[in-house]
Amino acid sequence: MQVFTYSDPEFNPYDDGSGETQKKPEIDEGFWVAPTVTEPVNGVVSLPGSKSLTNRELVLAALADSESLIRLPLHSRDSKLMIEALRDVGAQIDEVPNDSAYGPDLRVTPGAFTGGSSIDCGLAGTVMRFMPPVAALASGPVTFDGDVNARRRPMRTTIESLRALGVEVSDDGRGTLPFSLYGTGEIEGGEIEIDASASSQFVSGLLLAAPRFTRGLTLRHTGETLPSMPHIEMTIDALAQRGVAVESPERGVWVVPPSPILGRDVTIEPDLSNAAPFLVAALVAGGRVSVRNWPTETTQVGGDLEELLPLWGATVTRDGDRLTVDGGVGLVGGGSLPGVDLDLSRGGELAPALVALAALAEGPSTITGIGHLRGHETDRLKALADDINALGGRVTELDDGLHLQPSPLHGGQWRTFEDHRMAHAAAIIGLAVPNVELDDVRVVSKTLPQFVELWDDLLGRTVSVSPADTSLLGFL
Ligand SMILES: O=C(O)C1=C[C@@H](OP(=O)(O)O)[C@@H](O)[C@H](O)C1
Ligand SMILES: C=C(OP(=O)(O)O)C(=O)O
Repeated sequence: MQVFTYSDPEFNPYDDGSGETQKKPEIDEGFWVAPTVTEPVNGVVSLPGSKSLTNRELVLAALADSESLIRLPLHSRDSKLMIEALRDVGAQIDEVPNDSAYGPDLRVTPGAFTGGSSIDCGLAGTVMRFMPPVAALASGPVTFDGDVNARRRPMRTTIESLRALGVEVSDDGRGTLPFSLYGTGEIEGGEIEIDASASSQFVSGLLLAAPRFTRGLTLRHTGETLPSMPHIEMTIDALAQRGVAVESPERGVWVVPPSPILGRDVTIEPDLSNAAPFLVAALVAGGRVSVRNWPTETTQVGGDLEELLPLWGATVTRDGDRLTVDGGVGLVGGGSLPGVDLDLSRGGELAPALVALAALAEGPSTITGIGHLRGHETDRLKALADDINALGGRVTELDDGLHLQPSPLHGGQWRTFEDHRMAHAAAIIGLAVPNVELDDVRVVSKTLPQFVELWDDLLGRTVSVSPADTSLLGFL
């Protein structure tokens, strides 16, 4: 079988920077057969920090007027790329020891932004869309590039919005990475229009840097659709916590005043989108799965899982800081999953895990509002349809989503296409379908390097967490 190698050979997903060696799952060149279960699962999972919150706080801390401490940040490929990018333009970022099993806190000391650097975006949408407006504030040129798959992700709106703000950008006209920009040390700002229908990150990237524009920014979205609204609300909330009051006088318009961005001591919530495969496991295997430190209120779209999973029959409860999904007997225990009709435009990030669930359902499902997933880590609509169909599924691509007809699945090869959430989807299907073979599970290092260990522990396959690390996982 063909093995896709991880695109950044320097990056070790099992080195969280804490200096402590973490246990490495038995993965040979990334090949992994997703474990199948015969018994219900019963587990409590502690997840590392949110990618979206970590990378927003890193950017805002670098733009702030004083030092920030970011507690319990995510340590993964995407956050590492953001840290390196911010260091490249002049921020100082130091590790501060803590007692987390998932790596140190981060102290960010803002510095004068200088150019002359070249930023590796990897495959991180947050780096490729948040960093250019930041780098445009530097005095000097900055170039941007990334993985092979990153060079097909939409970037035209970032490039054109910077030009509209008076920043010189040179590119090859394809509207993708690579490109270079030439900052003069300041951006005047004012009013611009953009089409953010391909990604909410175009809006977030501009809003994050806009308080530092001389006149602030009035941003108007002109496209017909706008995906991932909760991620824009997360950006506005993160700015508010740092003293910047963004107003939205009408839907699709945001006004950011010129304003200092305050330094802050902030604790990052666990990544609730990465909670999806673990919580979904209760519906497939049966049993109960809890996630620790679930926030009472959140801007993360993973918070929607509380309302979404009952559509498949789950009972979701909160007990203190835990959110628990009870899947009853589960599919494996003789139950069944209903088909659903779902508009997921708010939470495209949740789509791969929920499509995996829909692929196991006894009724047809239609999941829409996710056409922009074609510009994610891979064309996720095609990847999900192709992979599920290769296992015997009957998935049809729609313009803005997927239609799934019920069909018995069998084992076979599953290509991950460098996409962490394709690995999560395969793991979910593999719970009920023996011999789902992933070409490269190491793609999980993008946002959750410990995925395989946590998955194995939840299923009771291995006890790979040492007694000192009991914060990682406990059984009910
Ligand atoms: O701003 C963010 O942190 C994100 C926004 C969303 O992007 P899109 O709007 O491109 O889907 C989401 O899918 C991505 O995983 C993270
Ligand atoms: C789309 C995603 O990531 P990115 O931040 O690279 O856009 C994702 O994590 O599902």
